[in-house]
Amino acid sequence: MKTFDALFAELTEKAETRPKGSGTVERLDAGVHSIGKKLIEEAAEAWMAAEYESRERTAEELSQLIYHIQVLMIAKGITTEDVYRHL
Ligand SMILES: N=c1c2ncn([C@@H]3O[C@H](COP(=O)(O)OP(=O)(O)OP(=O)(O)O)[C@@H](O)[C@H]3O)c2ncn1[C@@H]1O[C@H](COP(=O)(O)O)[C@@H](O)[C@H]1O
Repeated sequence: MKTFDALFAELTEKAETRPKGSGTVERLDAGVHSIGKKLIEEAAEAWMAAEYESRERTAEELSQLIYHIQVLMIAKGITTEDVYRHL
């Protein structure tokens, strides 16, 4: 099972190697404004799933939110340590 740190390492590598067909590379190229909008969209979907759908659907939406949080972190050069320092 993939963890937060494993996904972050995978996305960081994608950002560096820029493989063809990577959705992450595409999202990074679209820029912070676009990534931010997607993050908000996923946050809203997670909220709506929590209100009206199952725990499983909510977990799925939360996983997508985590993905987009990580894309924003990479776009801004923010490491997990930078974030964890504030927890
Ligand atoms: N975990 C994720 C992940 N979660 C969410 N998403 C993206 O976020 C979208 C969220 O779903 P939506 O329901 O909003 O889909 P949508 O409305 O079609 O969204 P758009 O594609 O139009 O923005 C998905 O379609 C994916 O494009 C993800 N994209 C990639 N990953 C993982 O990231 C890694 C790198 O992926 P690539 O860069 O594509 O190789 C792989 O391990 C992937 O499994």
